[in-house]
Amino acid sequence: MLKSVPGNGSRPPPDTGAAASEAGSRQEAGIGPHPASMQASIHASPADIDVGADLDARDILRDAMSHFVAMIEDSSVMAVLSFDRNGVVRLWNSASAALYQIATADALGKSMRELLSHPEREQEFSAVVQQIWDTGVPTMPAEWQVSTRGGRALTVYSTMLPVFRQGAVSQILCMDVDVTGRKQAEVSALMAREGHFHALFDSSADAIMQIEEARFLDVNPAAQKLFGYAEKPTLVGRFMEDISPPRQPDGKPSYEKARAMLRLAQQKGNHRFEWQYLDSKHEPFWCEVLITAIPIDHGPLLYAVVRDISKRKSDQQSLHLAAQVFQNSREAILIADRHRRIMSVNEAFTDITGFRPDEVIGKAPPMLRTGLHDPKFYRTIWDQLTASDHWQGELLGTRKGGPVYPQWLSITVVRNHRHQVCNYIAIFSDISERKATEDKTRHIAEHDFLTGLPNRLLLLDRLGQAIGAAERTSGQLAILFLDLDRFKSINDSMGHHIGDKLLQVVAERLKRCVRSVDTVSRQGGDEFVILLINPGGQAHAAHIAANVLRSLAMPCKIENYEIVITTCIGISIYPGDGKDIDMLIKNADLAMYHAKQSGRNGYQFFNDDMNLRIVERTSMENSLKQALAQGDFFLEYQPEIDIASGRIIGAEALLRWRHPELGLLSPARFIPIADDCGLANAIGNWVLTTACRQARVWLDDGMPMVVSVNMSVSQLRQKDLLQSVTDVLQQTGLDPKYLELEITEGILMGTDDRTVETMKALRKLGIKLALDDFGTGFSSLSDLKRFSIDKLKIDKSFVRDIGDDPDDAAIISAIIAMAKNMNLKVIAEGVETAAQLDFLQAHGCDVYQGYYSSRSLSPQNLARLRAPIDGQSLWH
Ligand SMILES: Nc1nc2c(ncn2[C@@H]2O[C@@H]3COP(=O)(O)O[C@H]4[C@@H](O)[C@H](n5cnc6c(=O)[nH]c(N)nc65)O[C@@H]4COP(=O)(O)O[C@H]3[C@H]2O)c(=O)[nH]1
Repeated sequence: MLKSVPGNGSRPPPDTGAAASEAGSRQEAGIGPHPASMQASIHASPADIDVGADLDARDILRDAMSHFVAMIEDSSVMAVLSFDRNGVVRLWNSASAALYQIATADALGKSMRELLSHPEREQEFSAVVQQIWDTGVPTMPAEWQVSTRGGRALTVYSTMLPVFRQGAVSQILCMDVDVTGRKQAEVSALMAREGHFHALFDSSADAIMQIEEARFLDVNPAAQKLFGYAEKPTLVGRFMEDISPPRQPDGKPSYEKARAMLRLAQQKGNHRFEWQYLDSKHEPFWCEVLITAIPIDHGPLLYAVVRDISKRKSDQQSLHLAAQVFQNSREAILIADRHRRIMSVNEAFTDITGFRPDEVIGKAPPMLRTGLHDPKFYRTIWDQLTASDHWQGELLGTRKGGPVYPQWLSITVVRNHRHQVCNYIAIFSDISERKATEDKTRHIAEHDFLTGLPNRLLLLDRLGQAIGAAERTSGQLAILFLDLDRFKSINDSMGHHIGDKLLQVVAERLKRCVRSVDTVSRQGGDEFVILLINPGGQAHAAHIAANVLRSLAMPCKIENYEIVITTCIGISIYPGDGKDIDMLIKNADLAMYHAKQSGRNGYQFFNDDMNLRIVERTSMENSLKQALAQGDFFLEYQPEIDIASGRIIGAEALLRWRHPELGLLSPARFIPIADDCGLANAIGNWVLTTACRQARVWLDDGMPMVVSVNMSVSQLRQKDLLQSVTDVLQQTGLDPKYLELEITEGILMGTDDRTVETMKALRKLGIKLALDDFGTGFSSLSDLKRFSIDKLKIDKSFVRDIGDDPDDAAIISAIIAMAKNMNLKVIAEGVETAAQLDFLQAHGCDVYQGYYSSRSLSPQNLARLRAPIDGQSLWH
């Protein structure tokens, strides 16, 4: 019997009354709500305590059960009794005996109906009891009128709980409190309070809705306002689901869910839950609802307090979103406390750094640990954070295990309402790939595609930096400007792929001539610039330049060609020759131009005279225009002698300019300028017309002679060359067979198909074509055929060295032999001695010209020279 359970801490006997004895089989028993829904309740019988592995847990449970049983027994206030499914009383404590004035011994084993009845509500009481048996769920505490076997009428406030055994309800436990004395007073008090309640109901800021049988019985003004209904009757009488969307956000139908919520409130006394309502405009909004069941008479009245939690919900949503962003961001996110210790990191952080959260939390952020950058750099970050609460930039980070990688980091300071720093949020991404792409792109943008050398852009950048450094350290720089000699001819004659390979060879050789601090760059075409850092004076720069010349002049084999390339170098020195990039490069270029003028394969330092010559060149451009208009040009003619007969068979027209200040000028000095400034065609036409007119005069005077006219680059490329030559012949009335056009080998190499066609057309007219300076370029036999050449003119540089250089002599004899084979005439120019002439004659050269026979002459002098000896050999 429970009654016999000893006090605190003492062990209960194995059989303690009916309820306990049933549990004595060491099976689980529970008192109160179903065990599954009330895990904190006592679910073990004292007998359970004898089994199980954990002794401490058993002791605790045993004590708890003992306390509970003792509490029931000792309770003088609360009558506690129980009965089984047959209605047989199993427990009847002393308070029950006192309340119902039936002794415990008398009550135990008797039928409940025998002892107590419920006037007028017996059926209801039976239904409640049955519900507990059926559901295992305790009922709401309720007041019952009770008549005892002895005829006493009482009002008790009774709570009925199921007692479980082996998961099934085995008894019902009733805890009854006598409220008979208080009943009347309470009713009066309740009535009094009713007025206050209504005042409260009406003035409450919270929406309150009174619910009876699932319908709104009454609603307060705050509820009307919340739902947006001006009239109370619009809400009253409606069900909860009437002002809700058909389904709640969890997908459950509002109707079913509303009923479940009401049921729960009734069962538990109150129930709090979140609900989505619709306002009068059918806009959904979130509320928190607290439904409280107030037992009044026969059935509970429910009060719902409804609070709009839309804001809280949207805040929650924002928080949820923020959490999603935090976790799913591809950028690493790190949150640190005000001491700069990591509080939280996301997955991307681990992905990027390799550190798991537990390895970094509580520590300093790995990317801000000093060591990879100068401490000053980190100080700047913190200084800026202090000043502006934000910093972003690129820096190096370390991955777990040490690898360093570049990252883009942005740090934001979070402050509280008192403006104190409370957190730091750092977001960063691994920019290794981006950097690699950037580096690649930058490399492409800054380097020459063909040779891989720095291009002009990078050179300018490096030069800018070098000037800055030299300025600070009073250092020196040297700029070497290179332009390959006759590169265009190689390119045109051997093909661009050979030209490209040659440029690559040149680039490699140039790199080998300098130190790693120096820069070799390709400016484009066949131009290269070398930047020497602190060259150690002019002498060293000259030494490098000489090395470059030597290195480039070494023959190189590309495919089947053995090529010797030379270059000209112009040198400017910082700071003497210029203090800025433009000036230094311009002056080196100018010096290079002068090096070219002085012959191939040489170098020149810049000097101020060069500038003077540039000034001269500019003024010459202006004078050339005037010269043409004022008739300051004239032609001289150098006779061309047939070697076999010694007769003058033709003359080369050579242009002369009597400059007002500079005197008589050679065409070599002004034709390139005329070509550059667009006057070459006008001058060329003048020469052609004058020479043809002269040839016609000679013809008319009985001295038929072929006149040779030099063609400049621009002239040859002139679109209407054929037309203008035809026009001139027409104007002057000269038979085309008396006209010969001289084209230098270098010019010819750069011609396109259109020019070739023009040349063929000219030849068809009867005009002869001679290839000037032959031997200096790279024309092949096929070129000669392609250009319809009649005559080769051996360059005077070969003729000059006939006696001294066996190579030149060999070249000349080879040229003559080749020309003969191809039925071409050969003329040698620059013949100054009898020996040279003898050599040429011995090797079968057809014609010659040179100081040995005559310098260039005026037309009258030439006529005078030719007339007396017409028909005779003069120079044999
Ligand atoms: N050392 C030496 N030199 C000799 C000897 N015989 C002749 N010369 C010079 O050699 C040059 C021969 O002309 P080029 O090779 O066609 O070379 C010419 C030609 O390419 C160009 N030129 C001359 N007249 C014209 C013209 O009307 N139009 C164009 N486009 N160019 C011209 O100017 C170049 C130079 O002409 P010039 O100064 O007149 O110089 C001429 C002539 O005076 C000799 O025995 N020894």
